[in-house]
Amino acid sequence: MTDPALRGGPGTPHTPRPRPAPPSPPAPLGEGGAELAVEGVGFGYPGRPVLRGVDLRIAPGELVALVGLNGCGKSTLLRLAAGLLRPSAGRVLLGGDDLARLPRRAVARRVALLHQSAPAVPGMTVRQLVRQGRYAARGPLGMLREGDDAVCRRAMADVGVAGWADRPVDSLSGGERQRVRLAMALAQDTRVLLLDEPTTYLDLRHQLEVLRTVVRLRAERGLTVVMVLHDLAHAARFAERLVALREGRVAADGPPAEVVTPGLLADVLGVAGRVGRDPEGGWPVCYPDHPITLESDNHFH
Ligand SMILES: Nc1ncnc2c1ncn2[C@@H]1O[C@H](COP(=O)(O)OP(=O)(O)OP(=O)(O)O)[C@@H](O)[C@H]1O
Repeated sequence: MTDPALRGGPGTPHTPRPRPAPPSPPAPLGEGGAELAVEGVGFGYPGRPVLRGVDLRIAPGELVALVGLNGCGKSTLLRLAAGLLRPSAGRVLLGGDDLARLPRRAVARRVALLHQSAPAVPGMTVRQLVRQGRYAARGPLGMLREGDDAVCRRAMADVGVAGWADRPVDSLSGGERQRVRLAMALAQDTRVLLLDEPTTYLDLRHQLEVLRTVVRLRAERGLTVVMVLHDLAHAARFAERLVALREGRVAADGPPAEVVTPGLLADVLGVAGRVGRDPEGGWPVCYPDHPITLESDNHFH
């Protein structure tokens, strides 16, 4: 039987509307109102070109899923958007401001990145780790300001980890730790949230909880969210826009209902399969069949 939470139809007790209407947009930002703009961005690690001519304009309050094969450049793109890497070509704009010209702390007050993985400092408690999310907001002496504790408590409550505040992070399971790291990103209290595989390590129930939390926070607080997801079913259901990368370029960009096609599965994700529609929610549902060889497989590493 299908889990009612997955069906998401009207009338089921645990099914908030899958894609709430976008919140009313905050004050216009930058050129064309984009909250985050990636313009002609190229980037490579030494001896390894990764991104080429990437253009993306993300409006305030948008919820975007970024998909693509392992190694196609998704995490690299998020790191560039968070100002942790500098593009070798093009530029990244945050609310119209070139990231290259903003001090690190100013960027961290405006954009938070949930990394794919980060080692826990031995003995550090959940509360201490989440407080690290406030580093950019701290005063000149590095002291937490009034209100910082409330922001941290709210972030922990948002992802249901408040009860573990005094537990050492290294005593938590992988999935529990993932939610704590999400709380740390939320504690930055930024308008833009970049989530690199936020559902990694989580069981299905917690995957749905986290994704619903993201949808809710975006609706309540007008957050702009870009999240890397490997689960195309979740990407198609929870995001209103799907961006697919192939070999460091944008291969598809649009509403899931338009973008998720057998062609996308084959050309971008290397899987032969069919695409249907959820009978109740209407979002695309994939039926992957078998992996296929891509042209790029010939020159894979
Ligand atoms: N620090 C680094 N130094 C050198 N090469 C790197 C570094 N980080 C990533 N790469 C390489 O850059 C390419 C893109 O990596 P990236 O992590 O952006 O991919 P991804 O799409 O996020 O992959 P995945 O789905 O596996 O997380 C890969 O070929 C990877 O091996």
